[in-house]
Amino acid sequence: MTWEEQPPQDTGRLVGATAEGEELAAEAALRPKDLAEFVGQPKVREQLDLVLRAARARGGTADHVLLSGAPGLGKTTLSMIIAAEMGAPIRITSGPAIQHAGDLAAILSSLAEGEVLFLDEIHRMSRPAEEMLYMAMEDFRVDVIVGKGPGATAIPLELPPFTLVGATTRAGLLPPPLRDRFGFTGHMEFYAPAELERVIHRSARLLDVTVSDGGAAEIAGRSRGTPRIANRLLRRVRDYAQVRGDGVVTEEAAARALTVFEVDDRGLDRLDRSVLEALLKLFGGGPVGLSTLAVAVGEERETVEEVAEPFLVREGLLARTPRGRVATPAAWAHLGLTPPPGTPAAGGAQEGLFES
Ligand SMILES: Nc1ncnc2c1ncn2[C@@H]1O[C@H](COP(=O)(O)OP(=O)(O)OP(=O)(O)O)[C@@H](O)[C@H]1O
Repeated sequence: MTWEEQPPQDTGRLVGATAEGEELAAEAALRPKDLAEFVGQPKVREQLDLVLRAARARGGTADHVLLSGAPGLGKTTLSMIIAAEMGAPIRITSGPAIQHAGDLAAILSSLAEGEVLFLDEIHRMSRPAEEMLYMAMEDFRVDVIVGKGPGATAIPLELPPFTLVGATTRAGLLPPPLRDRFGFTGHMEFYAPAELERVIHRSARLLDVTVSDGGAAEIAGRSRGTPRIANRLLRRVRDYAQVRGDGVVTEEAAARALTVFEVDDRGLDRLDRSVLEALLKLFGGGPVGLSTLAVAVGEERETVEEVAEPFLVREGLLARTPRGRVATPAAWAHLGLTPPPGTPAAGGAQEGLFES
């Protein structure tokens, strides 16, 4: 994907993985400040700890770091931790904000020595900027082009050593020359429920909310493996407990609150459930084409495909097959329905459909 193409947004959903506007301010208050406070991701944490300790011992700047993983898993937070651990300032920007090489040159030339430059959505940077970045990362130098046409000249500009932290949801989309210039790549995984419970307990302390272990587990189970969603659900459950209870987030309060907000016990919201319900109730579990399914739920094709389906596929509730979308046996079980005899989910006629 290039910087011109906008992916369909999932903002506005309680279980959406992206955040914007006021929520970002609420998130800032909950960010862990150092590696020790950062929950989960044991591999990335250990590897980064080594990279940063070694850089500190050498008295130099840390190697460039690439962080890949789904939105809301803590890439921005980790970049801030890298800066804090190195005792360096941080500058935050994103691929789509850098449309021209000149935009990047302006940022790079104003960096302080050792500064961390966080480039979110690095896969959406423009081509000319990307090429400028290659040289900046490798030689700490950029060529600034002055003038146009045959009279244009390249003026070399020395840069102070800096650490680039690039974040991407899709490491596979990065051109190999860019990927190869990172000294370290950390792959962020979805969080296990027990890790999310720790995130929730930590956030609850910071928000001054009392949460029982059962309450944390109830929220964690509905948070789709994502700390951002866990924190957002915690805030809504806190509201419920405050208005309809005694302010304490118990298991029961969390379950009731999230039923009110239409997030089910597996983290599916209204959109996810309507896609599944249409697939099961209108099309007998499929196979059905994406366009037909989208019309049936009154959504755009892209919304169904890119906003609802990834989580349903990840959860093993829906499969994309060459013949169309198919509900798995787990989808029938989740909605409390029985697959009609002879359907793929009942192990019938079209066996083998899930293997494609
Ligand atoms: N490991 C963690 N421990 C505690 N809180 C976390 C952790 N990871 C993320 N969070 C919290 O989740 C929220 C979102 O994290 P962050 O902004 O770092 O995600 P991101 O991966 O950069 O998302 P995006 O790709 O949308 O920029 C923040 O409030 C942050 O404090």
